Amino acid sequence: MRVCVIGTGYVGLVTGVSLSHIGHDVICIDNNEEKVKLMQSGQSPIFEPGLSELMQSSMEAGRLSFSSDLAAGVAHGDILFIAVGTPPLPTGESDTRYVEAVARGIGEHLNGGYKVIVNKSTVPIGSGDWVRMIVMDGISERQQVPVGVGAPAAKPEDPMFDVVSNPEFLREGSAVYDTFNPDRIVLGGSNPKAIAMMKELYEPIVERQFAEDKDAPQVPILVTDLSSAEMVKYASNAFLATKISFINEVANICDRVGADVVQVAQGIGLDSRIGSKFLQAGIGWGGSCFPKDVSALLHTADDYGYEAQLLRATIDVNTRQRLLSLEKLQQMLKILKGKTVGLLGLTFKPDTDDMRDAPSLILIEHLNRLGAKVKAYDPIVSQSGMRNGMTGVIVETDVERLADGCDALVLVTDWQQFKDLDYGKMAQLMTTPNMIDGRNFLDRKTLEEAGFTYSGVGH
Ligand SMILES: NC(=O)C1=CN([C@@H]2O[C@H](COP(=O)(O)OP(=O)(O)OC[C@H]3O[C@@H](n4cnc5c(N)ncnc54)[C@H](O)[C@@H]3O)[C@@H](O)[C@H]2O)C=CC1
Ligand SMILES: O=C(O)[C@H]1O[C@H](OP(=O)(O)OP(=O)(O)OC[C@H]2O[C@@H](n3ccc(=O)[nH]c3=O)[C@H](O)[C@@H]2O)[C@H](O)[C@@H](O)[C@@H]1O
Repeated sequence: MRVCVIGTGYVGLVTGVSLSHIGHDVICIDNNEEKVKLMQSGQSPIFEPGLSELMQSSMEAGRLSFSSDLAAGVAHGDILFIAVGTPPLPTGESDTRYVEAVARGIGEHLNGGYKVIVNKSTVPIGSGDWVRMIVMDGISERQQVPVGVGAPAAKPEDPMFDVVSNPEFLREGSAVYDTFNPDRIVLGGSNPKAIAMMKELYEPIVERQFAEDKDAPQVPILVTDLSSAEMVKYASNAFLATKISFINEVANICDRVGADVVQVAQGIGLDSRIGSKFLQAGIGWGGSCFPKDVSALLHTADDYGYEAQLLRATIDVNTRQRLLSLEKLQQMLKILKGKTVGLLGLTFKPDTDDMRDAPSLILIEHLNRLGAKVKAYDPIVSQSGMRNGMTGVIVETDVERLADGCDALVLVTDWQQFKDLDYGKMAQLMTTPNMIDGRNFLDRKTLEEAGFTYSGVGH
């Protein structure tokens, strides 16, 4: 099928690349010219395992191209994905201006046959209908006639387009895997023609043709109304964030009573009604989506006069959790002024270069405020131009330089390679070998044998 994906952030690029990989003819549009040039040269603007290889092979096969020409994209695609960002406004609500600009642009260029416009971006409940209206506005602006006065799209029995909500559930760092091995595909919309086209688009994925386990049962497709599909996305992220806040709360109680949250999480996770995933206690959740999506859902509830107390608690527990390592540093080192703290990891999770709302940022800010010197090593940030963009922290190029002269290390991101560092050597280079393991990721015994004083999170 002919597909156009508008917006090439994590979601747009992964969607475009994966749809071309399964045989569709895809054009990806972005209004950032520099990014488009980079992608046209075969380079991925983001670090995501496996993505560059798929991108290059699809380009070579002539099934994937990049452009900043929205008109060309709209003309090309029978299915048009909106995958631009919906960042948070200071109020917590979602900033939908990029979605609006794209929807208007689609309307202005819509011509020819029937199209399905897909909301892939995470958008506030009700946005499907709103996007439909904006597209109609765009059409009427181009035709310079008010919608409903002779505009072809106004005839409900013969629509020029339909809007479908198709929320994205991929995780950064495993985005390619998640796309080919999804737990479900959610399609919100009312026109069976649009839903049928979406089902055809995803058929190879539903049939597990590109899955790790090709014999796994078909991927379930859930068809809902527009608003329910939009709510599925927010509710999923809010549930996962709540699950983490819950285990973090349990970890803090474990710390006080002398229980071990890692064993506790194992014990509760074995209950199939609870499940073992997303029970890793630590220094809080971050990233480009959990914080903004939980806040946006809270804001939506508030708009409708409902006080979402559990969502509020989920955020509050996380805000406090992000400062846990600071409290632990104060307990260990007492006065932080003049001390040197080294951070192992900067990104909000491993296998990504994404720094959006990373717990490290808030820690750096507070350590600076308290007069500590902050150094960091991150496998991606340290090796890229990103290191020059960081403020309030000296980004070292290797772990030994990081350890040198530190009064304590804090493991912020559970990068796999941090498992097997030469901790004995690092301890010798430190002023005082203290380790706060913010992800309960390291082996206490190994660290203690290496000379460290070790402190986990409820562990
Ligand atoms: N990052 C993630 O892991 C996930 C994100 N989402 C949702 O997907 C959406 C996109 O997120 P990201 O990919 O992280 O976004 P992003 O912020 O990384 O990228 C957005 C892209 O859209 C482009 N763009 C903005 N306005 C445009 C316009 N008028 N025309 C063409 N391109 C335009 C930007 O240049 C940028 O390349 C958001 O709503 C997010 O909540 C959903 C699931 C996972
Ligand atoms: O809407 C989105 O953008 C995406 O948000 C999350 O994906 P992502 O933010 O990439 O990363 P996660 O693996 O969910 O981790 C989020 C944060 O929670 C933390 N986390 C995760 C799991 C856990 O057990 N404990 C924990 O503290 C991570 O360290 C990280 O800071 C969801 O998992 C995806 O399904 C969703 O599509």
